[in-house]
Amino acid sequence: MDQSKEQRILNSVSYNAVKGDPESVINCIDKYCSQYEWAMNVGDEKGTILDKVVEEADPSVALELGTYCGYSAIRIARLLKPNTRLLTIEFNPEFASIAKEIIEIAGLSEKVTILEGHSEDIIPQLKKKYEVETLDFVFLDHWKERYAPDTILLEECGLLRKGSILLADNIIYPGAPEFIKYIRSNKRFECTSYPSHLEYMKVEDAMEKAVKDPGAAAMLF
Ligand SMILES: O=C(NCCO)c1cc(-c2ccc(F)cc2)cc(O)c1O
Ligand SMILES: [Mg+2]
Repeated sequence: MDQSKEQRILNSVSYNAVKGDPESVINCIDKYCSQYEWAMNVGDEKGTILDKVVEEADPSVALELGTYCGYSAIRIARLLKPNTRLLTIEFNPEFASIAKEIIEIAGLSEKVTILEGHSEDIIPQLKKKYEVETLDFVFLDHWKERYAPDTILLEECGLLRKGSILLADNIIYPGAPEFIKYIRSNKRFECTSYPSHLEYMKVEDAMEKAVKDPGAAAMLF
């Protein structure tokens, strides 16, 4: 049977990347997806915005919704300090399996836990089953119509604290209008838009950062 695009991305990483070097895995995927086959990785332009927000968050526990091939998990995990971790949720079993191998090649398997299933099923398990108290950083990059309900679910499960930082991909393309409506009208969140472009394309896109109760966090220090 023909290989999938995601399997071909893994082949390219496995053949071209330097084992244990996250930067070389990132560069290999960006090269492959800009030169051969477009794929829905966050990419290097939006990836630089992701990097900056992760550094600002300096998370002990980070959550990603939408692993895909593991590209953004590697971007996030390579910036995490010792004894900190990234949990990433992926519903597609093939994507989860490919991501596991690519994250292994990057040498980041110790820092990244891939949770296979639907976000609405896994989020309520994070506290008890995955020993999460609260999440310092959440990257939303899964089904765009799940951004708003899953943000509400994170709140309902008590997983967000004062100062928790959310970052959402694809605010313009494919777009997440319900999420934008919800988060920008919610007084508990301070929102910032980061204009950019769709990965590997000249099409406009943007990322949205939302900080929970920022003032309260600031007053604590
Ligand atoms: O659906 C997406 N992610 C969740 C997957 O489970 C997604 C899609 C696209 C995209 C697709 C088709 C097109 F024509 C343009 C963009 C881009 C992205 O960055 C994405 O994250
Ligand atoms: Mg995306």
